[in-house]
Amino acid sequence: MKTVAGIDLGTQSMKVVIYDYEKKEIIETASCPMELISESDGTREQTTEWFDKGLEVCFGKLSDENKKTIEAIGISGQQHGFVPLGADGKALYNIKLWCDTSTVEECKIITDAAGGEEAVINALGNLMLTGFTAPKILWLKRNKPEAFSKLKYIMLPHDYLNWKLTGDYVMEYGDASGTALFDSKNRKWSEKICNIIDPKLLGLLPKLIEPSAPAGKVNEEAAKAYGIPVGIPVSAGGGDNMMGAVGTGTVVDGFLTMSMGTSGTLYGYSDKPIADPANGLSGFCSSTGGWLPLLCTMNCTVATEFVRNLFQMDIKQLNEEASKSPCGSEGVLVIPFFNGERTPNLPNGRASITGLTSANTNRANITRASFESAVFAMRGGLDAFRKLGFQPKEIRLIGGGSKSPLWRQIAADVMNVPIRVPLLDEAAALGGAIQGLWCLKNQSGKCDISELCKEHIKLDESKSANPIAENVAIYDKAYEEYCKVVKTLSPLYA
Ligand SMILES: Nc1ncnc2c1ncn2[C@@H]1O[C@H](COP(=O)(O)OP(=O)(O)O)[C@@H](O)[C@H]1O
Ligand SMILES: O=P(O)(O)OC[C@H](O)CO
Repeated sequence: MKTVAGIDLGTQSMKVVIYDYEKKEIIETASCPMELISESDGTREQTTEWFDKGLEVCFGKLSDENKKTIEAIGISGQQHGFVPLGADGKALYNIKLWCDTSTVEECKIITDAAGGEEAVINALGNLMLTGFTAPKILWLKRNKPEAFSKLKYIMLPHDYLNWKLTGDYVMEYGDASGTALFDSKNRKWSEKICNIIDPKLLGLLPKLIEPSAPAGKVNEEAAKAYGIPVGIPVSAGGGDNMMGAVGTGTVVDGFLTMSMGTSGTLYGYSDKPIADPANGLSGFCSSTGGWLPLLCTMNCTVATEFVRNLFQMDIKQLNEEASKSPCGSEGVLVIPFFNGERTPNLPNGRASITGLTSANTNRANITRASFESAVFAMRGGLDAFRKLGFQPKEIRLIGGGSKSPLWRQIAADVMNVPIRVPLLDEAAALGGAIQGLWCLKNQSGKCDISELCKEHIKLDESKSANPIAENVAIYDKAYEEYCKVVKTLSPLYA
């Protein structure tokens, strides 16, 4: 048996898959839930201890027999989170996550010092958003000066796991492009932005490596702790969206990937740097050598989970309840900014339920509206992709939400594009495994990632959903209404 392993550190859990690359099957998976520190000022944090425990629990659950066969590992992780380590390798503070909105002031300070939003876009290809890493670093400097003075390593969540396995301090272009310290167009750190935060910052940043290169090799300590072979390569890895692109085959132009997890994301591959930050498309790099324009909302399954908890339903009941309501939820709309929002940029945003009348106010309509709104929130990205010249023939859907047949149909109808679901679950972890395989194969000759994806990514046709004209028309109107409400509410939260 010949295998590679992929790790995905999501917001809600860490997952590990062992992939038999000859049989093209995932032979074993393990997961460990992640806790979240959540405060009313927008703080969303986790700790390195929870990441350490995740590795121990996941590898502890996998069988020794399978672990022995692993030839390479690739790691995917939630983007943007700031892991601040001191010289002793210990965390100096909690990890502020991608969904932390407590850094509004720091974003303003950096943007003003850079010369305004246009100047920031010129330097980075992106706006300075609360979710990104740069304002989190300035936050540490302003709020925890002692910790900041000891700062030695600046890592993203997946870099931290790379480092746990190899002891090497490196970063690849995909995740680096989400730090807001990185000039995506020219693929290098932005001296201008780094120096605004602190003159010592550039000197602390890790070495950038190519995505086909290894981050390092599993060292003896990790091999012993997790029961995995010593010396096997750990590939560069990447942000979970970058690795989701690998795990769905979005490494060439022609289709988009949409992820419905805690966040909602929509992204496509490009071999040249393109972005449209004004319309929500960040200019990120892919973890395969190109670029990955990407829209991210902070409230996807956050919206359905809120409604599920409100009405005390399990996932099955949530889907059953939503199915009782017709397409368009009889005019009920959920504006899903429960955690504040990043697209549109409303870190202090709040959610609302609107369109209620005495005739349509019921559980089923509110439940279905939460499914619909999470997709409305991403539809603007599709229009922006089309303006950039993308002609997506299909959307490959991943994330926990893609398990729901109802949500898949809603996605097809709201986007008016066929929805296809990969055969193998856990696209980001699988993407890690495939990038690991790419790295392994590159050791004995040149290997093309798009060929590898073609060979390993298959679709589950039984989960396809095609747009239904009648529903598309209903959603076109509902989406117009959604945009009107968002536009009306936005000034309240600015
Ligand atoms: N059948 C389903 N219907 C609706 N939502 C689902 C279904 N299955 C899973 N989910 C949602 O998916 C979420 C997990 O998604 P996942 O992509 O694993 O999250 P993350 O990567 O952000 O940790 C769950 O919290 C749940 O809300
Ligand atoms: O936890 P997820 O899977 O929603 O991922 C968070 C993303 O990386 C945000 O860009």
